[in-house]
Amino acid sequence: MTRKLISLGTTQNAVREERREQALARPFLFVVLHCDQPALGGARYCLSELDVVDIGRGPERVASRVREGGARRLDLRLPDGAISKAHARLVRSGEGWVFEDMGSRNGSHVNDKRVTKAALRDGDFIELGHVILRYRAGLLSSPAAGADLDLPPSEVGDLSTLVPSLAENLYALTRIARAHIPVLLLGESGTGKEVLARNVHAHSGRAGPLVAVNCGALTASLLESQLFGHVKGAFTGAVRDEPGYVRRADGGTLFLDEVGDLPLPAQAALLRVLEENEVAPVGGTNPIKVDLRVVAATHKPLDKMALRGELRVDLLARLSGHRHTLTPLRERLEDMGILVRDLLRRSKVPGASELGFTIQAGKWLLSQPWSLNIRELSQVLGVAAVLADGPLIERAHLVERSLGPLAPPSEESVVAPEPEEERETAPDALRGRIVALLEKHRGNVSGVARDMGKSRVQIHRWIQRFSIDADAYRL
Ligand SMILES: Nc1ncnc2c1ncn2[C@@H]1O[C@H](COP(=O)(O)OP(=O)(O)OP(=O)(O)O)[C@@H](O)[C@H]1O
Repeated sequence: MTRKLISLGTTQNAVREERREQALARPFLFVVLHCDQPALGGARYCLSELDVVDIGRGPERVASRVREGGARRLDLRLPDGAISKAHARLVRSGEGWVFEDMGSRNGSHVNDKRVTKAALRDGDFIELGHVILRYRAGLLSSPAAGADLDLPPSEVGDLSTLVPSLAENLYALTRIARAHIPVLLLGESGTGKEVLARNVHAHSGRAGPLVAVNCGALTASLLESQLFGHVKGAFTGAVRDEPGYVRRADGGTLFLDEVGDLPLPAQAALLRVLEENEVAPVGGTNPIKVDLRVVAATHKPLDKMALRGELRVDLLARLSGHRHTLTPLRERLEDMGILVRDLLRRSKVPGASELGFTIQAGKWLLSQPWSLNIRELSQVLGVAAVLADGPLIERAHLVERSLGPLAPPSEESVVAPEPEEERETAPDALRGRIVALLEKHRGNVSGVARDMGKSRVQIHRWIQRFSIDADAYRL
């Protein structure tokens, strides 16, 4: 991680320099996905200091900037047998860019349409051979963080991104990680908040462990004992001393996952610990000092919850030392290639890391709403890796999983609004009922829907809202 960020030119001094400069919107060309060789990762090229980009076949992905007769040219070579030696060209035209096919053998497509020439618009996907590129007309970045970047497989990790503004935010987070400042991670379900929390801990240099607390699972009756521990004999069943989450995280990081689900009594108890840095185990006589670093995460709108009185304002203030918002996958499609590469590499399916995609499968990946974000992508790829019966994942192997809000409405997704009684059911009770039925039906959503007399879409909606991992109940 550090190595990659340093390669962006962000040393301490450079960062100070950058801050002084105004972040500007700059045009970029991204190599998003080598469909048949996703292991090649991706790359980005800043177009702001260029007049022409020539794209053609080469033995490996290499970009060189040259100046010819006053024109500033980027020569981009891509290792793909279906790309011609001189395949296509991007030419600056006023503030914008125009795409031209150079008489290539296999032709070029922009947004799925075969073209010989096309004025590019922000977000256009360009398909050359098996490679999908993307043009972005203006992404905010400081000059150093927006420099060209090639992310080969060896450099791809949890925190890798080709999007300049995301890289800058992540770099800020890794520096914050080393300080004692509490970190609040916000973002939709499945965007990688827990992954990031673990990275914050890893970068913190703190010797103690990371202890994760699922705040939604804290039970009112056992709250104090779960958080602060108890001494032997404190209550029936307390057969030995237990340190509790907070003391276990002493010297390390306390990760409060789903902090938006923290019951009010737990909020008060936790606030005391954060203010006083000591805990009193149940049944104990003396408070015990703790050295904590707190990282909290949620997909819920904490500020609104605080306004509604569902979250203590003083606790929110304590947790919000540094806020980092994770970007939904649909807003960082430029990273599809590096994410896919990373997820296939980590997959437990034998041979998954060697798999590629047909161009149709690659285009499908880039056309989905991904409302459940990287988690959904990971699940889709996991199934596809099993179904693939050759070196390439085909479109038919990619099975849509979520019924996300951005998905085109299907007959089943047109559901009636929640009836009044449903909205008034205590969320905890509703969540508990769904979890119990998922257990009963071993993760089968249709079974849950039948028992509750609801549509499957409604159950999926609740599963999403309550961040229930339905897969965990499947056998
Ligand atoms: N940058 C990444 N690269 C590869 N895999 C990732 C990345 N970020 C997240 N994942 C994977 O996506 C899945 C979801 O990640 P994670 O649990 O961290 O999300 P989350 O935002 O905490 O979700 P929730 O809000 O539902 O708890 C996990 O399987 C994780 O391994």
